[in-house]
Amino acid sequence: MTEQLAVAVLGANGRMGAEAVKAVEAAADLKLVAALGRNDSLDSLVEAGARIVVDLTVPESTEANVRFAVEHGMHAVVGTTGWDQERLGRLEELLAAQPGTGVLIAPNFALGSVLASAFAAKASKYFESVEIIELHHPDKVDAPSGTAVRTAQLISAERAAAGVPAGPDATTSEMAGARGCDVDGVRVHSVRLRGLVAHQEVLLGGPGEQLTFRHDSFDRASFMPGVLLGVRTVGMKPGLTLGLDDYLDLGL
Ligand SMILES: NC(=O)C1=CN([C@@H]2O[C@H](COP(=O)(O)OP(=O)(O)OC[C@H]3O[C@@H](n4cnc5c(N)ncnc54)[C@H](OP(=O)(O)O)[C@@H]3O)[C@@H](O)[C@H]2O)C=CC1
Ligand SMILES: O=C(O)C1=N[C@H](C(=O)O)C[C@H](O)C1
Repeated sequence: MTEQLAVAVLGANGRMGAEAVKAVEAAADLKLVAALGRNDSLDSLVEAGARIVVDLTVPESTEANVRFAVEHGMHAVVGTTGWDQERLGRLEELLAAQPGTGVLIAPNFALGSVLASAFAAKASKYFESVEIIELHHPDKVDAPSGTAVRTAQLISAERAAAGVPAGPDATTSEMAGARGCDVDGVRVHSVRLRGLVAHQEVLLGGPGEQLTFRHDSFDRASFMPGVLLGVRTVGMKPGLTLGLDDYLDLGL
């Protein structure tokens, strides 16, 4: 039997972290060597011999966690939100000094979500209007969701490359927030509702028609195949990878 990959989970007591701990424990090719919560020292990652660190914590702590992992030669698979351009820039600098080390930052590990965002981005250049509605459980601390931000960025890049102008919008009088927030020129609306897990709709509108890409995560089990794919692949992809798209054969 080939050697098991030594994996650590950060945020192990959280909603996602607890699910990831179970998924790693159930995988024959992986060995869970550490499961850390907020008050545990990162030094135990070194003591445990972790090769891959899975970060499912909070936006305030994720950068320091990943920095520690990379500085100690560990690869990182990151699901935590909050990675703005400034943080990504600092991480790229760090990775340049650590050749061979890989970091995957995946705003969404659900394969259906990755596909829906990629397909919506591709289709968006054929429509005048595009807006995103993301819907989540009310315990979520950040808005808009990382997935919505990433989807808006993909859409914006695709439309810019095709020379598509901004969508029509005659609004001249607005109660604050009524039109959502603007992410790279795409309006994003955030719903927080008890009973939901993680859901997103991309609405594309043209004269007389609408195309909707909707994805629903009904259970956090939906994220685990992507987490495991990340864990198994990140060591073979040095540098920074943004989004699980690069680990899939989307053919787009
Ligand atoms: N990429 C994806 O597919 C997905 C990403 N997410 C993202 O993952 C993150 C976690 O989500 P979720 O599990 O719902 O959130 P939770 O609040 O349930 O879990 C976060 C956990 O991180 C712990 N924590 C905080 N700081 C640290 C630290 N420094 N070291 C270790 N653990 C720490 C918290 O501890 P304590 O309880 O003590 O505060 C908590 O248990 C969010 O950013 C969310 O948006 C969520 C779902 C899917
Ligand atoms: O907090 C969550 O729950 C989720 N967070 C991620 C995000 O912000 O996009 C991924 C998924 O939507 C669930």
